[in-house]
Amino acid sequence: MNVNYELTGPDGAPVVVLSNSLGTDLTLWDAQVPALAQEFQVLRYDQRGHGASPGKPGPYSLKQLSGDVLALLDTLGIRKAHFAGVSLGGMTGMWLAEHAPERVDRLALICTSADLGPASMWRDRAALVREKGTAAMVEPSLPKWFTPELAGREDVVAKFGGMLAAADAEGYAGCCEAIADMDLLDGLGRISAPTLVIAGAEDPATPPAHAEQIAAAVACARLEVLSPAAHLANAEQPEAVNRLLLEHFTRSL
Ligand SMILES: O=C(O)CCC(=O)CC(=O)O
Repeated sequence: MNVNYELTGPDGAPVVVLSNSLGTDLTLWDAQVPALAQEFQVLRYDQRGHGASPGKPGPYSLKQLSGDVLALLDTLGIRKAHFAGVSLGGMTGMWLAEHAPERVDRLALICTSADLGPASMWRDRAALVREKGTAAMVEPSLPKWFTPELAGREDVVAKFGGMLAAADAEGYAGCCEAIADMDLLDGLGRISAPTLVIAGAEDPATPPAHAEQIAAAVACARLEVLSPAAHLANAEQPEAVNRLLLEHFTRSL
């Protein structure tokens, strides 16, 4: 499946792939690209059914979402890259680091989880969105994505609410089903990529306990908890996240 992407930064520099969360698109990373592109080629893409990537009838699996990334890397002739993902993007990153370790250099997992049940909640949400569209998710999502000060700000509502309302209903639902069926916990111990795990202290969707669980199970992991930050911590705390990502992707081991 061909996904929409954007590649920014100096030719020949190491590549950092940026993977978006459920209901967002590649512009989720607007505050990261200028900082990362000083040192890296930044490859951001839209998860299927999000932004300008076409949706296909769901359900999807993390294997399929990860296959989209591998196909993109193959198309661009990129053998190995650093990878950063928010939530669903982080789940995609964990799947890749376990199953295609030769393609993942260092991993950064932002506000994500290896076990985000109950599955029935994700299936119910998929059904709701197939019936009512993604616009029905805007009101319940924004207070999870941002702490109260930001969640009500006009520009934030316009950008992130607009992104979510524009997501393809089938694409969003298919991604919900990928989360419902995900099976990442047992594989965490097989991840060998040096891993930075970032949590938002005020994230109600993937609270810091989920990040602690990942950091405890991955052999070479480091945990950072940011505050104030909810689920889209990279958008709420861009300077802190940029500093952590640059440090993680450049430090010598
Ligand atoms: O909308 C939510 O409840 C959070 C969604 C989630 O955790 C998956 C994602 O943001 O990619």
